[in-house]
Amino acid sequence: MLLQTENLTKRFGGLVAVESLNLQVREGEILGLIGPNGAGKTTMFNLLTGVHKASEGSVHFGGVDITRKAVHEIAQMGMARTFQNIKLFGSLSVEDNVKIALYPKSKVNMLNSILMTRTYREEMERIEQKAYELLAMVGLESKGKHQASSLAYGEQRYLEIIRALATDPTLLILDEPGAGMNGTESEQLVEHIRKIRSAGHTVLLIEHDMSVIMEVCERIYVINFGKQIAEGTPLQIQNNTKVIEAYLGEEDAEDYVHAGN
Ligand SMILES: Nc1ncnc2c1ncn2[C@@H]1O[C@H](COP(=O)(O)OP(=O)(O)OP(=O)(O)O)[C@@H](O)[C@H]1O
Repeated sequence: MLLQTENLTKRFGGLVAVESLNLQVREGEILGLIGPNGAGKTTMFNLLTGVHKASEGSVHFGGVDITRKAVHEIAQMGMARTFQNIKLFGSLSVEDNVKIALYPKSKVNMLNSILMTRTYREEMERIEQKAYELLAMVGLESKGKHQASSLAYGEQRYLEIIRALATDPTLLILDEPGAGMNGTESEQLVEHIRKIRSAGHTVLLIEHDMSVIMEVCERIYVINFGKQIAEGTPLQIQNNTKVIEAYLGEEDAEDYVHAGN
């Protein structure tokens, strides 16, 4: 198991935002975490990535207990995330946005860069090549020299994903990657997520756009009021009455089921 939470709980004063959640992420899968507004999804992500500290329970990543680890320690262990709000360097080029994310893993040091040694030049070439390989995963390789802020909204979101991927994470956590995308952009998003998994990354995503979730996820957890109410394949989740109730409200759910859906 790549990631595992046990009885993970987060309280904010009297409010239990996440209650005894047991989430398991298998290596190589595309897993979705869904739930109505205020269900606790973002809190859960913040617990996994170390932004919030758990009130109770534990998180293990790659077999290591990360419950009390700091955000940067967890990131160094191979967990990367994107945010609901786009966080790019808008005035820099698309290519530079990716390169900046690649530098921390590079072998160049100050002396090499001042002396412009061969090691430095080779490393710069390697970084450039890697940046374009990553951009090609989301179809942005022809826009490397464009200013990041000039990209269409969906493309900016893809670029953000690529920046997270530049750290070569074992687990990539996507926080509403489809937010604000149009139909074509979300369809492409599904393709991009598949490519990312094929490149060897495990993907966990929170998403409001059900078409994206149902299309791309192999397994889905549904939470409501901080608790798990279902877990299963997209088909199982679509037919689960507890899930339908949570999203539609109980009376509407009965109508929905009676209507033969
Ligand atoms: N820092 C905080 N302090 C107090 N309460 C919080 C805090 N963060 C979240 N909450 C509360 O915890 C509950 C879960 O919120 P959370 O943002 O995790 O839900 P969500 O499923 O991500 O919702 P959405 O889909 O609307 O983003 C909500 O009732 C929210 O008001």
